[in-house]
Amino acid sequence: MTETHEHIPVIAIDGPSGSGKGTISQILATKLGYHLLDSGALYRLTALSVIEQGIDPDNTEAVAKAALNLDVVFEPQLDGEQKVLLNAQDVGVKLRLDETSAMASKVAAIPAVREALLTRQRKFREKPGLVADGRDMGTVVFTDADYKVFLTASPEIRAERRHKQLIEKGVDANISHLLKSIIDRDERDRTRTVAPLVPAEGAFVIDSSHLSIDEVVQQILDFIGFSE
Ligand SMILES: Nc1ncnc2c1ncn2[C@@H]1O[C@H](COP(=O)(O)OP(=O)(O)O)[C@@H](O)[C@H]1O
Ligand SMILES: Nc1ccn([C@H]2C[C@H](O)[C@@H](COP(=O)(O)OP(=O)(O)O)O2)c(=O)n1
Repeated sequence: MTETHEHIPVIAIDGPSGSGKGTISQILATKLGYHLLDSGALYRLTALSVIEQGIDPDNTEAVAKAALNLDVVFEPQLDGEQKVLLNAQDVGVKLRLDETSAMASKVAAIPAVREALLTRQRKFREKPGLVADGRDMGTVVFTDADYKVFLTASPEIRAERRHKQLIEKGVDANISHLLKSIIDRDERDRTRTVAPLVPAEGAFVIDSSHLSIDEVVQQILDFIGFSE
């Protein structure tokens, strides 16, 4: 008997921090009725486990083990947001702390960590389809993605957006500090030897510096040939 493998479509959205990947991916997933993979959250969760368990981040074996053993549940909410539970605890706020972001970028450079998270990420590919948000969705995790988008914006605009986002959440933030941390993190993400942040071959590159969220969403819907 021959097994038939039904094709499950994937839209890969990659790009640097603050380019709008999370926001745009969430809107697309809701519009298309697709599942959503926030792969950055998996790196952040690994970072949080490392911090909370007091693991030495230079001990790559121990960090990879923490990545492999993550006890995590993503609970989609009615507004399209996702609740993230680590060891049954809501860690939504902790995941976005500066300390977690910096550690996430460090653990993401460890090849064994990326390997450990690969299977977990691919499991998100379920019917009727998946919008996958990250840095290497189109280049490594879903090389056969149906559509690949690379979203970018200038570092200054990304720092401004992050600043506004944090202030709105009531979190104190300094724009020049944010800009520096965005530039440092970009550099680390781009120059690492495994899965560096680069557009996938054939990716649709969008510079959202001077585009609204709606304009970006529309460009992607046009690209994938979806009309409402
Ligand atoms: N095209 C855009 N124009 C204006 N603000 C945007 C745009 N895209 C995203 N934003 C805002 O920028 C902030 C960062 O976006 P986010 O989706 O978290 O980026 P990423 O996931 O790439 O780090 C959010 O507050 C979001 O609402
Ligand atoms: N597929 C991915 C997703 C994120 N990462 C890394 C890159 C970032 O430094 C951290 C956190 O990613 P996340 O997308 O949550 O960060 P931003 O919202 O873009 O600031 O993880 C990665 O290496 N590969």
